[in-house]
Amino acid sequence: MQSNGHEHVIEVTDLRRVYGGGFEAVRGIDFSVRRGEIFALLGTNGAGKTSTVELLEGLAAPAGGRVRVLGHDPYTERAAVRPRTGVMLQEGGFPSELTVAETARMWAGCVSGARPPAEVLALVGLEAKAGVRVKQLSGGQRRRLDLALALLGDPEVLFLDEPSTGLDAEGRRDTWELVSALRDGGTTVLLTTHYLEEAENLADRLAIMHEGRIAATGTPAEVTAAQPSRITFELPEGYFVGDLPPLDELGVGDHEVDGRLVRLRTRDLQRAATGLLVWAAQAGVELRRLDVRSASLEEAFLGIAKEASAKDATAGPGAAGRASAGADEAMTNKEHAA
Ligand SMILES: Nc1ncnc2c1ncn2[C@@H]1O[C@H](COP(=O)(O)OP(=O)(O)OP(=O)(O)O)[C@@H](O)[C@H]1O
Repeated sequence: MQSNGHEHVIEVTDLRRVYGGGFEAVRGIDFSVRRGEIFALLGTNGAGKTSTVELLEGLAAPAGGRVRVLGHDPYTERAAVRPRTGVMLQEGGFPSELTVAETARMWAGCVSGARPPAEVLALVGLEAKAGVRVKQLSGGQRRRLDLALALLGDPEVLFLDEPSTGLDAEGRRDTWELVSALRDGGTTVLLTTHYLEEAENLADRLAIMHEGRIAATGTPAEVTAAQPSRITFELPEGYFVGDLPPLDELGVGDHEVDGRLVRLRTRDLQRAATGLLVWAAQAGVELRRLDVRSASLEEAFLGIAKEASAKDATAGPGAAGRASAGADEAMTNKEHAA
């Protein structure tokens, strides 16, 4: 569990998940999460994020590979892992006739050493809704109730499946603050998200999944640094691209010309920008609409998804078809809650 001085509380090795019918949703992934960090699993729709998180939560047995949470197998050693983890599923499935406070009390009854329900409701900003029936809550308020219930056992490891889906901008910010505060208090958080901004703001490290595999992993800065930066500008009147310094000498990988607008892509932003600006200064011309920027996580994400699809297409139907044998049987959310 120790590597480079870090304690890994989640370790995933060559993990596979296959559904009934032979569909391989998770195709051999590896990652680890250190104690006290927020790790985000990002991915396109159907990439395999939820399928992976469910294996970490011990809701199903892997078709292959290995998962360890706090040093235990979460499926076969559920009793050792479950009391130390908190789980916020995508669909909570609460009885809708109960009030918020009744729901929290009922849930607390299932958790050994639960925190006072009022305390967790206050943490997620639902104290004013304690007497309201669950069916009268908005979608965002239900997500907050989901989170409150996941916090009842004061977990060491928190699994959050799309924690801010359905929240408005303010609710999302509040959730980020709360999750950051939990991390600062020592909780390890693994979350899935569609929101790149969420991963950029919150995650210490992340993995981008695509069609059952991890296409990129690292800190948000490492993942974006691996993608080319962009320089855009308008060619000065009377100049052509051929008048610029040789683009390969500027470290420009490729370029596009759209009317007078030029877009350069480079993995060496400083060299390209300096070369271009020195050229403009020496030529005595102004580069209108000049825009110099590093790749955002969104660009990295789109680039990685595109690259991964292209690789699958060239690898042929065997690679793209995600069928295999040995399907698992996952517990339903209700079984999990019991
Ligand atoms: N019970 C199931 N039986 C068969 N296939 C399933 C089952 N659950 C999920 N899948 C398939 O497995 C793949 C991965 O699904 P999963 O829900 O893990 O993706 P995800 O990355 O969480 O997607 P999203 O972002 O849309 O929630 C999808 O193609 C999905 O259709």
